[in-house]
Amino acid sequence: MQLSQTIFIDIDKVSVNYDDVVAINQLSLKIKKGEVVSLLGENGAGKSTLINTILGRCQVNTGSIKIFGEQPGSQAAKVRIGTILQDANLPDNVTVKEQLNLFRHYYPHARSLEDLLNIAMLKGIEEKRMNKLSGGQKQRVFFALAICGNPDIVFLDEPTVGLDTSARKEFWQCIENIKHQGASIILTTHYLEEAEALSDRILLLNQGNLIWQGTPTEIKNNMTGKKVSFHTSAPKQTIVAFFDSLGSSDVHTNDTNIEACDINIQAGKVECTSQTPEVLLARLFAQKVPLHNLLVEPSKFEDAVLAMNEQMSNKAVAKENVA
Ligand SMILES: Nc1ncnc2c1ncn2[C@@H]1O[C@H](COP(=O)(O)OP(=O)(O)OP(=O)(O)O)[C@@H](O)[C@H]1O
Repeated sequence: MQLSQTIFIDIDKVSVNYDDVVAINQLSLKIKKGEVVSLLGENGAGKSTLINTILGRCQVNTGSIKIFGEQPGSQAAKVRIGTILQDANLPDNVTVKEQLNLFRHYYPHARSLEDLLNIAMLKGIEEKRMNKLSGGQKQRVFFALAICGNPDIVFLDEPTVGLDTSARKEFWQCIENIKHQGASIILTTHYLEEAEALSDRILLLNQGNLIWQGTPTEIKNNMTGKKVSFHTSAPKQTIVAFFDSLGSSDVHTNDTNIEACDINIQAGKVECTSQTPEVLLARLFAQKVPLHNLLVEPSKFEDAVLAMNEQMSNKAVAKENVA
């Protein structure tokens, strides 16, 4: 689907500090109408702070944010936003339909019940009481409540935590459904496959910095090379010597494992990324390195994200050492 050019969120050189912790550092970003954006990053990267700042719950120290051209937290912005209520307690003995109808009355332009049941995939369970729902069904009710007022942007903060695979996939379908209706979605998640499956754009945060943004495919393409893995009965010193002979000077050893940026040797399993896997394999065979369970695979989205995060963390450590 062609994305609209309308900018819903405009963030310009925003920094947010908690005392001496820089949670968001000079971050600039625009989010368009109808776009599904995932915020990825390790714990403490700044995802929640960024969302809270857009919602007007956190004050910026420098820079500016506009949401629909309005101030974050203003009534004009709030009425166009939907969020899943975290830890919301809904009454147990109320049916799904009753709960949705109750919320619909809060909004001047609420979605119809039929619409909510369809988008949130609740058809057939609308007469069930809340305490009879599975975890996945409950989360879809929360989603329906978040979109009840027909919001233009829906914020979903780790919405599928604790759901099993099939419940998670059903929730993904709900996100697709609302996307098709033209809403923007801002998702934080630690499930990389979720970000890959749903997002138009991924934003990678690291220590408050936006270190990368692009489509899931662009992230994968950013990481060239193939992933090679195999098991070996050779002693780890032999494997280290082998990679050293290839010119991989950054192989380190300790008692438990041997690791480098793109080489990992642990419990007889070797994993690395190679630009020229054919050459690597030819050398392994020529040196008669015993190996089994050999796999050569394209780099995965998950590997690419982890590698980018690792690169940034290594750079930060190098900078600290120089300072
Ligand atoms: N209320 C607070 N007071 C002080 N420091 C805070 C506060 N909230 C967050 N921080 C710090 O700001 C940084 C960013 O935290 P934030 O919660 O935004 O990260 P996150 O990416 O959402 O992490 P997680 O994935 O664990 O939720 C971290 O260093 C965190 O310790």
